[in-house]
Amino acid sequence: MFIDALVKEIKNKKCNIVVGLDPRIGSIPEGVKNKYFKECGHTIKAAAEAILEFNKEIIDNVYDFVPAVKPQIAFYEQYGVEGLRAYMKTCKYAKEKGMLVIGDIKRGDIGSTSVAYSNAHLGNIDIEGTIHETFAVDAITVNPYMGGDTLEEFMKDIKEKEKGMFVLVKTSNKGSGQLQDLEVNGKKIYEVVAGLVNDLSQQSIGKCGYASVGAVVGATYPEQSRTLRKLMKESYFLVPGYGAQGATVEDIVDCFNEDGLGAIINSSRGIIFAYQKSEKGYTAEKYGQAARQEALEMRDAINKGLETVEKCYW
Ligand SMILES: O=C(O)c1cc(=O)[nH]c(=O)n1[C@@H]1O[C@H](COP(=O)(O)O)[C@@H](O)[C@H]1O
Repeated sequence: MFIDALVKEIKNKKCNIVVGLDPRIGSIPEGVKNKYFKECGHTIKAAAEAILEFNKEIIDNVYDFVPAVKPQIAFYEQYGVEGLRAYMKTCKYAKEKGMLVIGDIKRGDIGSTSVAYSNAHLGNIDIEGTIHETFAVDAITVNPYMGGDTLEEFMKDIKEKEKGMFVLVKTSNKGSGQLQDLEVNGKKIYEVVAGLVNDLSQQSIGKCGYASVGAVVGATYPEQSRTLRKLMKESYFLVPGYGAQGATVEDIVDCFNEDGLGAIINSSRGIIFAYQKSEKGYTAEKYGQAARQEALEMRDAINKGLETVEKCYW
């Protein structure tokens, strides 16, 4: 099961972080970009090649201690087919290095369309009896706005292909309260969604006691995360918002259960573009090492924070 594999990696590596692979061409070091621009001009192909090389260097520098990566597909889709090829190759490379891959795709649609999304990102596609895998990552993010039936369509691949999904429950952005905090029959919308997630999680509990259906809970809303932790006891939380969006260790400790597990904390820009923090002595040439250092510091800070509240698993 996805969740057993994730928890095993987290325990083995003693690390609760996920590195977000959200490449922006403007922030990729000149040395990497210019190599491809010289070869192919300022083309989409050059940009996609540069992104792939950049991602591989980041993965090479973190795979030995970070359990998972989370590429956000929008950063690849904007480069069309070439970008999606870079996405696919990035996912494959991370898997070859033993990392779990959470495809941040935020999909969800009417049942039959969700099945197509699930085929693409979790399962496979059957062309008259010949089976092909396309993106086939370990887990995805999904949008619950269209209702519980749309989420259920992903369950077949979650069970049969041992995959996972993280449902958007309380997002990290400033406007997340505009809809998610509305009250219906005395419950916040995010609490209603938590109920849906909790129901689905009961169908996907692994040997580790956690479920392959998890929740996205923004690090920027610590108070709400405490409520949500109680509503979805077996769901793993994927927690974005640490670092670049301002959340700190204190904001995320309550996303964890008393057993020291239950959450994986994402940072994207804060790690992959760490080389830009010249005050820390990082350089563009050694952007991979800068990312490594920053990820190590994040890991240690979170472990220390969890120790302080007596929730460190190891
Ligand atoms: O699903 C997500 O990962 C997500 C949900 C959310 O509520 N907030 C959020 O920031 N994210 C994603 O998490 C990443 C955060 O990136 P940084 O702010 O650079 O660390 C981006 O890929 C976002 O798309």
